Amino acid sequence: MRIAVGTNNPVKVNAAENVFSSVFGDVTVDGINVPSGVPSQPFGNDTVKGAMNRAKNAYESGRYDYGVGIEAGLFDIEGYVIDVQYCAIFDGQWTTIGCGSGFEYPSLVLDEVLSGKEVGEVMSKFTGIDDLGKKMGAIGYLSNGMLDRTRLTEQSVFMALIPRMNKELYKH
Ligand SMILES: O=c1[nH]c(=O)c2ncn([C@@H]3O[C@H](COP(=O)(O)OP(=O)(O)OP(=O)(O)O)[C@@H](O)[C@H]3O)c2[nH]1
Repeated sequence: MRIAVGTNNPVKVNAAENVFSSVFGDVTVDGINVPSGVPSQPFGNDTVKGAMNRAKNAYESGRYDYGVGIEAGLFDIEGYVIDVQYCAIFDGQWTTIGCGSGFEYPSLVLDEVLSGKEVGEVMSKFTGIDDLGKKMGAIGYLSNGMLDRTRLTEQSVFMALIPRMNKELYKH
């Protein structure tokens, strides 16, 4: 089974590889940089659109069974701003989606992000760790390593596979 993940971020590629291989067995996974069609720091529904665009663009980039798109974005819920990672999986006809757990950024980080900066950029400045989003992630830093971004991303990929593990129960 051949899978294209629409990103160059090794955290997302590894997360997709871990989940697809544990569900389907032998898989070949390529990370391919494709356009998301949404701003680099998406808010709300743009996050889901970005994941879906990446999944379709990744699928169309070669001879793949599945295209996977993963996008992290911020959601305003009852005055709380929550970071959630969405995953979309496209097989040429059917798109399934899922998301991981959500968490809050520190107020200082959030203020800069709401004024137009990207989470990765602000968190790298705040922690002194370059490319944090490609390593343990903000969540790894904030959870003292108890949950890293690979595990967080795996949750979203796994949730997007749930309908595919129960195909007969879903309209597609
Ligand atoms: O949900 C998250 N959990 C984390 O632990 C985390 N650590 C950093 N970030 C940042 O969130 C922004 C959007 O992420 P994102 O998925 O749109 O882009 P990305 O730059 O990480 O990858 P890509 O665009 O190369 O695929 C980027 O500024 C990331 O750096 C995280 N997001």
